[in-house]
Amino acid sequence: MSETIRELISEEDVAAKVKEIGAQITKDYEGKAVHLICVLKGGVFFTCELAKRIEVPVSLDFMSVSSYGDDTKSSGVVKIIKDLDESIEGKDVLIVEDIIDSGRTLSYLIEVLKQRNPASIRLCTLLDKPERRVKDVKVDYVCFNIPDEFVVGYGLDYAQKYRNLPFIGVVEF
Ligand SMILES: O=P(O)(O)OC[C@H]1O[C@H](OP(=O)(O)OP(=O)(O)O)[C@H](O)[C@@H]1O
Ligand code: HPA
Repeated sequence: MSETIRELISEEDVAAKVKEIGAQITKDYEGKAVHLICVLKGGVFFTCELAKRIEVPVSLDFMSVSSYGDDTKSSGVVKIIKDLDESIEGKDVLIVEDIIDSGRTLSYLIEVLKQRNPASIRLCTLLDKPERRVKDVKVDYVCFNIPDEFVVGYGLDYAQKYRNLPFIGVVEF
């Protein structure tokens, strides 16, 4: 069975919103440096675009956490596939994600990172599906709230496909 993709958020709308959120982050971190933690793989496209829109000093690190595998449903078990390269002690950390769905991945990640004594820790996501939440997560920056549909593009995949779409689309099976 093959799926089709229906556009939900255009490339232009994503670009405009990323610029706006970047400007907000620049304002909020004035006089500081921000340490972006990109959550692989999905967060990579958003992190690159967002970093270019932040005008305070930015450093970057990457972490890979997986709970979905190739499925459209979370397994409920979060695994660290790749840990950070550097210590975050004393840093102003901003986690950058592509999507918050059940909240399981991020609530786990935030707990793990808090124990490493950053100066602060905030969360920025491209997409949020608030209706699907099973674990509470405080989200500081959200580009778009979306309905409960499985989405792809701009880093998000279905069975590792469609990450390279420049827009956000809904998978129709
Ligand atoms: O709020 P949740 O229900 O936990 O879902 C959100 C997580 O699911 C996706 O990751 P995935 O495990 O698919 O890995 P990927 O980014 O490598 O595709 C996404 O990038 C988030 O990390
Ligand atoms: O809607 C989604 N699409 C892709 N990956 C995801 N991980 C959680 N929700 C989603």
